[in-house]
Amino acid sequence: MSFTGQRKGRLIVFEGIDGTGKSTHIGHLRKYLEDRGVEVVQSFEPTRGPWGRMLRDSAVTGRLSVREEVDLFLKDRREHVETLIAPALARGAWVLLDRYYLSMMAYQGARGVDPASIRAANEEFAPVPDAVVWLDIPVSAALERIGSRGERDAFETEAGLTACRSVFASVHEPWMLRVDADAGQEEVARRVREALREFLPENTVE
Ligand SMILES: Nc1ncnc2c1ncn2[C@@H]1O[C@H](COP(=O)(O)OP(=O)(O)O)[C@@H](O)[C@H]1O
Ligand SMILES: Cc1cn([C@H]2C[C@H](O)[C@@H](COP(=O)(O)OP(=O)(O)O)O2)c(=O)[nH]c1=O
Repeated sequence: MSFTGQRKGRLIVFEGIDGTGKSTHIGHLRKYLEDRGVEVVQSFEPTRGPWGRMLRDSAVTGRLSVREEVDLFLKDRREHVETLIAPALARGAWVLLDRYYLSMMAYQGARGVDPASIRAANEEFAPVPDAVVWLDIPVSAALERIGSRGERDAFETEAGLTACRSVFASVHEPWMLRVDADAGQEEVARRVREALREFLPENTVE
């Protein structure tokens, strides 16, 4: 998989259903890169901007209609691209995202919106990732981890997460890197670095 080259920075996205370890492993990769002198900008979606906050609130107060979710996630992502992602990439930073438009394909796709049309709408303004690390574990294992983390929210139903996982599995692109995340944290962190080997500073994967 050759790196595009036109871009000074790198856009690395972590995806997967809730509880698969995205936040955990973004942290491991960020430290790994910063220890090697790489400028890292870490962010997540939905953001803490006005649209993102409305979406986060709905996870607790009850989900919005799928049209409202599509509208708000697109607004949140446009603002995120304009104010954070594009400037950081132009500066040559590595942007590590905890979720991006692949989650929209999965979660709003699970509610009946065609994932291909979601992808097309996003790629009109959102840069295609250089790599997506898809952390994959069985839904049952994810639900166990979510359970140990606290209350499930409105996005975290077994049927919904199963449908989401199948959308992630349907994305066949060279930059879509499936990582079996059903192992200990250190082993999963190594698998993530192995999957990103072609991007990481030369010969630095232990
Ligand atoms: N490899 C792992 N094995 C067991 N538990 C893990 C692993 N990675 C993360 N966890 C735990 O699972 C829970 C969800 O991790 P988190 O990084 O918040 O997932 P996500 O951001 O994908 O929802 C947390 O309690 C975390 O400590
Ligand atoms: C980015 C994105 C997230 N989501 C969902 C997935 C999550 O269940 C929910 C909240 O994101 P999440 O990463 O779970 O936030 P937190 O870790 O703080 O709970 O938003 C969508 O439905 N569409 C999207 O485009």
